[in-house]
Amino acid sequence: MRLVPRGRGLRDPNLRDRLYELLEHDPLAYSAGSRFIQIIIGVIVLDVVAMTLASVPDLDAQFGVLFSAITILCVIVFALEYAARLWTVAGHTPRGGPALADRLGYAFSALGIIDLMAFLPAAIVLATGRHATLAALGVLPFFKLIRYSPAMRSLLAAVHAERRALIGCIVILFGVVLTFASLLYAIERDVQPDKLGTIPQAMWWAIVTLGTVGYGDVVPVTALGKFVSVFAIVSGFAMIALPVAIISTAFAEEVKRRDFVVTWGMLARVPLFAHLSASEIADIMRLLRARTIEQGEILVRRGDAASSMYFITAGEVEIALPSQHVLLSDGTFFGEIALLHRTKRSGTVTATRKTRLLVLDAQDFHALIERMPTLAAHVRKTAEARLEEIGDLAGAELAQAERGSTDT
Ligand SMILES: Nc1ncnc2c1ncn2[C@@H]1O[C@@H]2COP(=O)(O)O[C@H]2[C@H]1O
Repeated sequence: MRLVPRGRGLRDPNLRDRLYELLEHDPLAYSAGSRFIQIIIGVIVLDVVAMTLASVPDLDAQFGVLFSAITILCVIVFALEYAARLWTVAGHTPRGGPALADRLGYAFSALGIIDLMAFLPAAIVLATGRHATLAALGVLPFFKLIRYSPAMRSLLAAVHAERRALIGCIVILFGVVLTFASLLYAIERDVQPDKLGTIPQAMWWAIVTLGTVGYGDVVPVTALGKFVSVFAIVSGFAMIALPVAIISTAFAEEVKRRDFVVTWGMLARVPLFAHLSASEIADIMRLLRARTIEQGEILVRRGDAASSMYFITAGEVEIALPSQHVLLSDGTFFGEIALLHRTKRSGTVTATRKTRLLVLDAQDFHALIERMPTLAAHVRKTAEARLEEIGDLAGAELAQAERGSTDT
């Protein structure tokens, strides 16, 4: 498998940039970058599974050598990946400072620390021979998935965005714990001196009760103590609901924002929209929805009724016309002819590889060309040129189809 695009090996002056693209670029499924991500995710899963199973004495006795071999392999892969990231990051940060600053910036970033922690502790443990400690480190490589999981990144971004509110929740929780702990301490310290004889002891009861866990290891025995506990339990619901509501709202917002950014990024790749103002782009964005089709998937069949047009933001499709086959790739659009002329589809469109599209429904298409004459003119001009290319025979078939559709 070729991971780095063809160049001149280590002497290739662009190797660093190419490698950076491979490591950092958000790739499509057919690209080398995506194969790299799949390999790294596979290595992470293998490492976490091996380290976790190594904690089971029976399995460790049987497969200990295999677990160690997997761990060594994973440490090597993660170390090489870390070194590659450290090397390639120079010149690729918005700061544009010296290479050392870029490298230090990565090394001290959250993702840089996670990348380092994924292999360094395991390497030290392997070197010092304290094999049993390895299992406890199994969770560290797992955090590398944050880089590849948009959901995990969104959750962290949500927690980060709401950190002040969440700190507020913790302060309130601490106050409530202290209040109930002091109350129960005051009520039951003489009755249960071994369990509630100090405020820290009572705080354990308060935390377990407010957390609605209720282990039952410390329970009030006096009527007043039980009365206070009822309030503690009810307050516990609010204590849990508050941060859950804050995080879930922020998470939903973050996902919405990410979708917006993704669609915006996709839109920017379509030259047709390049001249539009920000408000027009925002207007169009509301109408477009992202869709990914797999290699070989047929999106549109010749002769079918049309319900949408499509913009290719990444990938490639093949249009099978009666007289020829046409390939369309990033930045182009298709499916406009049937919408404009209210006919059946003039060709069959198949993805030649995994392709990202923006879909515009027929109703919105008509509304849009009414509102944006320049855009409409461009789409019409392209459609006319394509119709000319399709030729007389296909044109006649299309007209026939058009008549057929109006007859029905
Ligand atoms: N010659 C061509 N070159 C590029 N695209 C074409 C050509 N002919 C047709 N198409 C596209 O293929 C699409 C098939 O569905 P539609 O007829 O709706 O719209 C068509 C055009 O967008």
